[in-house]
Amino acid sequence: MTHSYRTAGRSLTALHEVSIAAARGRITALVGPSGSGKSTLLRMLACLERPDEGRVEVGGTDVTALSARARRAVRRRRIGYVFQNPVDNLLDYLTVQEHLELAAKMRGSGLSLSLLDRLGLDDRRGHRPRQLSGGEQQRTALAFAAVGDPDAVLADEPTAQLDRSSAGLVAEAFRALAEAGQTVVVATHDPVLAEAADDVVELVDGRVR
Ligand SMILES: Nc1ncnc2c1ncn2[C@@H]1O[C@H](COP(=O)(O)OP(=O)(O)OP(=O)(O)O)[C@@H](O)[C@H]1O
Repeated sequence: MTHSYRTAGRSLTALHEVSIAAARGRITALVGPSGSGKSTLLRMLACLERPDEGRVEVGGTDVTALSARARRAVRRRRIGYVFQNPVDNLLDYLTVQEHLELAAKMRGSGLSLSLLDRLGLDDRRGHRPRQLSGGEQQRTALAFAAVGDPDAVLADEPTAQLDRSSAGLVAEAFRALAEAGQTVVVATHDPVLAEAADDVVELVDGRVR
């Protein structure tokens, strides 16, 4: 896909004919210098934006050909997205378990709490975000993104606000999701996450190196 941003009458090509495939059961890391296009690519994959040219397929469906409304439905039901800042991912007034219940309802799926065990959050299910550490919040965000078996879990710099040991736990959490069959794509500067990935895609100036 190719995508440009137009600001103040100038055009900047953020992605040049980028082609990637992220497979089920694997962690794909998007790495590269600041401004290389990682977040732009992730937002395209998450159906948050539509590329100027090219297409994005989610589980075999060409989502770029869908109406805005149908694309929103794909995003809600089939994509889990994790923002960089742990608090941006969670609602203050919901407990960990209530987050999972909400996500399952949104995706029209049954609720499985086994994810909490896999992510080391089983004894935190009654806690609200403010009662959790940053690492626990980010693992809750992963659970929120992954419950209901979406086609993919995408995360933009999910360990940027965390210390090394919390980042390690988040990397382990991604591994648990991949082992459970999820497609995981993560944009990151963090060597802990890049090392945990099965596939690494390096972007430089909006192109795959
Ligand atoms: N909404 C936007 N409007 C205009 N330009 C944008 C917009 N979003 C990104 N860009 C530009 O597109 C290019 C790619 O940005 P992007 O955020 O995808 O890079 P990145 O690799 O994720 O960077 P970082 O590691 O710093 O987060 C940059 O030059 C950026 O300034």
